[in-house]
Amino acid sequence: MALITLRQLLDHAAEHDYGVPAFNINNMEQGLAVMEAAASVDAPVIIQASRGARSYANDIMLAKMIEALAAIWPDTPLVMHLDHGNAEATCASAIRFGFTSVMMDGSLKADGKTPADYDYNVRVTRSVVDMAHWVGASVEGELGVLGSLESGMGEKEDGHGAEGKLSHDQLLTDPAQAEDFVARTKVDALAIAMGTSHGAYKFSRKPDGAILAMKVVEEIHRRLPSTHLVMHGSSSVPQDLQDAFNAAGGEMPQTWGVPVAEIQRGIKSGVRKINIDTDNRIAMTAAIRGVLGKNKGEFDPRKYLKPAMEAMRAVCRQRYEEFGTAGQASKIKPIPLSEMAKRYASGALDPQFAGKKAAE
Ligand SMILES: O=C(CO)COP(=O)(O)O
Ligand SMILES: O=C[C@H](O)COP(=O)(O)O
Ligand SMILES: [Zn+2]
Ligand SMILES: [Zn+2]
Repeated sequence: MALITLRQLLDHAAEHDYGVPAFNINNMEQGLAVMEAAASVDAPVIIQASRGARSYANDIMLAKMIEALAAIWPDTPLVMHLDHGNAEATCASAIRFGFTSVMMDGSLKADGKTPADYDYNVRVTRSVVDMAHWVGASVEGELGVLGSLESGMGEKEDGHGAEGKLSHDQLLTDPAQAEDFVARTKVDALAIAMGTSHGAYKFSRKPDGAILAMKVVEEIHRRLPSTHLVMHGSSSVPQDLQDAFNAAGGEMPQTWGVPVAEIQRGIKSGVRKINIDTDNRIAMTAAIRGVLGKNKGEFDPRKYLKPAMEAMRAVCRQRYEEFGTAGQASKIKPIPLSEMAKRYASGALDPQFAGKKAAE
């Protein structure tokens, strides 16, 4: 059984200069695809479930599934993470169901749509950190609101995301405020806003620094060199997946995602967790369309779900290789949550600050 915490995994990733893709799952097929891909390249795993995934699959089903995945692959360190928790209670119930890590997304209010003020964000995030650390679980916070620097629009596409127009200030995490936020909340990982958004339609052209602000990542890393940064909305939406989707009868207008080279640049600047859902959705759906389009008489779900799993496995495996995650699993010795709880209580895992460290 190798269920570990996000904090342990990202500390290891920072020490060895790699990034870890966090893949969203909603069902068994996606869970198997992630684990098979990881095991084939010796990569540790972050599986995450959104609130939508929890209501789709049921918490008990998800909990048992994770237990099963950990039992099938005992040598693969596995983090089970809540994606975009909207409130303290959502995070608490995830931990009760065996999640080893939660995201408290206090950049938005509990409705998941209204941008929240800074004090609210600090307050709810700190309260989840206290609760989670008592039992050794990890917490990701978010500062800044995800949305497009091209249109200024928030991104309500997936049910979670700001509604309406946002200012440039809201769309880019303020590096000085990030320092204050980490000090006050003690989060284990910090999601930042720099022009990415969820879903397939992130950019209307290949992104440059004006619409994908990697400079913000670099500045935050300069101020907070020990903080693990998280990039949301980081599907690459590669051209070959768009082409495969359209060739199979889908209709996806030309779009651009976050280029892998930019993510690799981020990994050099403290990005340790990279959230990916859309690429896998497109890959699976293209495969399903391909089978059903060719054989209109097919009605055995395994005939299209197997190719869908293969397509997702290929995406996951490629990201493990591109982000340097491959080859790292066997180097990790799982630390139980009870031990993590002791380390938090002792202050050993408190945030470190560049200036302070030098002064001590
Ligand atoms: O950020 C994500 C989940 O939190 C997923 O992002 P994508 O939509 O780019 O895959
Ligand atoms: O937050 C975005 C992830 O892609 C999850 O999406 P979801 O809320 O539709 O499950
Ligand atoms: Zn958010
Ligand atoms: Zn996200």
